[in-house]
Amino acid sequence: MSTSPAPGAPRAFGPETLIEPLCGPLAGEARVPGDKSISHRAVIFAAMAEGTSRLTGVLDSQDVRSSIGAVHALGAAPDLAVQPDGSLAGTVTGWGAAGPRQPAGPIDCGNSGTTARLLMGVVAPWPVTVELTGDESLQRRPMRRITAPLMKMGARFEPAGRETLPLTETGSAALRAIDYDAPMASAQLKTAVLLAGVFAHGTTTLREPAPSRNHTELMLPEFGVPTTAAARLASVTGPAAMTAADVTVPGDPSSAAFPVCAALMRPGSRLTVENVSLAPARTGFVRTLERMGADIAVRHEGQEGKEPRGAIDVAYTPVLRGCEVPAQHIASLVDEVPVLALVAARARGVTVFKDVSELRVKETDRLAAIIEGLALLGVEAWEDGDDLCVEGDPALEVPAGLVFDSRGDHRLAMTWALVGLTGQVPVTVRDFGCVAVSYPNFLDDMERLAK
Ligand SMILES: O=C(O)C1=C[C@@H](OP(=O)(O)O)[C@@H](O)[C@H](O)C1
Ligand SMILES: C=C(OP(=O)(O)O)C(=O)O
Repeated sequence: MSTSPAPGAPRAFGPETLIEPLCGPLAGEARVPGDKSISHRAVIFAAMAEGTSRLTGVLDSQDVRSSIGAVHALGAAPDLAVQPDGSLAGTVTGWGAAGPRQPAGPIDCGNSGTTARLLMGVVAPWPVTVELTGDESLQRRPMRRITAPLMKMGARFEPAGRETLPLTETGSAALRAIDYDAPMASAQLKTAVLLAGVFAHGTTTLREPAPSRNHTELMLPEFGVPTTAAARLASVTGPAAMTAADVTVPGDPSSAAFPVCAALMRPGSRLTVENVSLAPARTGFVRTLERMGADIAVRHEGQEGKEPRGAIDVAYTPVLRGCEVPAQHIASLVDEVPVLALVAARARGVTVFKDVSELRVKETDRLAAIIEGLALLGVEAWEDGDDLCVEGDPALEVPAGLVFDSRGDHRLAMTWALVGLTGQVPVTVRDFGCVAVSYPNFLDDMERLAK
C-alpha cells in the first residue's frame, strides 16, 4: 500500500490528559476533517470498481486507515498521501471484475464498525474466505444484524452461530438477491446488503424502520450502479459493473458538532464551521439544537458529488430549553447523542432522547457512559426503558478536579473534553488518545478557535 505512513503527526496523549479551559470564546471560521462515513465509502467503493478513482478530502484517521488497509489486503491499490491540510488525497485502483484476492491473513478492522460491517457485504459475492477481526471494543459489537441477511443471500460465516468478531466469511459467486426488512435503522447494515446486492442476481431491496444516513445510495450511482432510494427504502439490481469515479469528501458534521456545541456553551462565542456535509440524515443535531432555542443556522452552498454541502453558523446561547427527540430522528444524530446530552445538561427542563438502544452497542455502552459522566457533573440523567432522559440545570457549576473516563470511545473523549474547554476549571479525560479514531487534531483545532 502506498499510503503515507503517519497521519499528520497528531499530538500523543498519555493515559490521563488534563483539558484546560480555552483562553477565550470560540470565534471565526472553522474547518473540520473529511466525513468519516463518506471517506470509508469512497475508499471501499473505489476498491470494488474497475479502474482508478481519484479521491480528495479523505479523512486521515485510524478508522479510515483500517478501511484503506483492508482493501489493500484484498487486492486494491490505494495510493493516498497526506495533504498540507491534513486530509488524504490520491488514487485507488480497484479490483473490478476480477474480484478481491484471497488475503494472506486476517483483516484487522481496528476500532471501526463501519469497516468490518461494510467489508462483509464486499466479500459476500466473491469466492474468497476472509477472516475479519478488530480491537477489544469491536470484538464486543453485534454482527448478526449483518451476517443474517448476508447468509440469506448465500454467504457463509464461521464459527456457525457466533455473533461477534473474529468471524470468517466465505463468499458465494451465486449470491441471491433479497428483499429485507431491517430490524433497526442502520446505514452499516443497509450498505452491507446493498454492496452484496450489486453483484447478486436480481433486485435487492432493504426497508428500514427509520431513515438512516444515505451516503451509499448517493455515491453508488457515481460508481455506475443505478440505485433506487426513497425515505426508508433502497434497492440495487445486480449483477452490475462498478466503474471508477472521482470523489471529493466534504467535512464531517459529526466532528463539526463538537466546535458547534462548544460555541453554544462558551460565553461570547460566534463561530462558522465551513464545508460540512449537510445531508439531512446527518444534521439531526442542528435541528435538535434549533428546537432547544440555540442561535444556530445552516447555509447550503452547493454539492460535493451528490452530497449537499455548506456552513453551520452558531453563537453562544445563554438559555436553552429541554426538548423531546423522537425515535424516528435518532438515526440522524446517533453519534451526536453524547455531546447533545452534555448541552441538555445545561438546558432548562428535561430532554428526552427516545429509543436510543443503539447507543448500547457502539464503541462502548454510550448510554451508560453518558449517565455516568453527567452524574460526575451532578446532573441527573437516567434510562427510561430505551429512552435517555437528562434533567438540565442552567446554573450548572463544574466542580474542580473531575476525572472522566472515555472508555476508549472517541465521541465520549471529545464530549467530556468540552466540559473542560468551555468551563472555568480543567478536567481530566482518561484515554483521550482515542480521538485519533475520527478526529486526530481535535484539541489543536479547538485551541486554535479560541480568541
Ligand atoms: O454507515 C456509517 O458510516 C455509520 C452508521 C452509523 O452506525 P449504524 O449503522 O450502526 O447505525 C454510525 O453510528 C457510524 O458512526 C457510521
Ligand atoms: C459508531 C461510530 O463508528 P463505527 O460504528 O464505524 O465504529 C462512530 O464513529 O461514532
